[in-house]
Amino acid sequence: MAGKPVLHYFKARGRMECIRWLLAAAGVEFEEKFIECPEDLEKLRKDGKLMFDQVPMVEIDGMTLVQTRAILNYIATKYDLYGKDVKERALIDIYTEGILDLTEMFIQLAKCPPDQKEAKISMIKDRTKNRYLPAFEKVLKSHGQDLVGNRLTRVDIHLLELLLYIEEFDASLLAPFPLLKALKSRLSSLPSVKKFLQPGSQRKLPLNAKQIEEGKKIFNIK
Ligand SMILES: N[C@@H](CCC(=O)N[C@@H](CS)C(=O)NCC(=O)O)C(=O)O
Repeated sequence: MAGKPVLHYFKARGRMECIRWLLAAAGVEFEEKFIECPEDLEKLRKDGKLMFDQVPMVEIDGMTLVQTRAILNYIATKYDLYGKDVKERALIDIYTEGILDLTEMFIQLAKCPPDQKEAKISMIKDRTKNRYLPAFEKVLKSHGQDLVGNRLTRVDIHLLELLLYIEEFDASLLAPFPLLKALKSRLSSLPSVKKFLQPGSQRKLPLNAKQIEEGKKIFNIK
């Protein structure tokens, strides 16, 4: 029997967190090997495991996977969270890309120089309130409780993760979106998700400036 997937990343959310979320929601146990110093990174490089010299990297089913989207696609396909046909998959891809675009803005906020922070925060609030959340509320209004098809898919999980980040950032942003709030409560009570939401799970704290500085030092990025 194949062992647990092994996730290689910093001890931080960053680009690995959506992968942790998807595995956890699918009920898959995983191990983590944190890159905590340049030597940890060097070892992975020497073993030829970082194709583009970047992480996230996941060892799963005898393969070494890199590129966040490729890793998510593999996990979603393997655990049947990627829709029932090519049309559902197209919708899932569209919604996923929108979610990843907004998630990336939160990642970039943590990297933002202090003098640009205020402008970035106001841009994120504007995009959240006026672009992304209305779009997903509209999907739920016209479609029903799951975003695509009539069962759970990866995109429900990606959206839940994003809604929790938004709530952490400014809970008032969620107020005008009752269907999204209902989705958040419903998914949060799924047993696998509930377990991941508990303190002490492999879920990570928000990315902060210190973690980014440490990551840059490890990669020797100026
Ligand atoms: N397109 C890649 C981007 C990965 C990426 O930029 N990873 C960062 C850490 S979050 C990294 O490894 N940076 C070091 C570098 O690019 O040299 C993905 O989605 O996985």
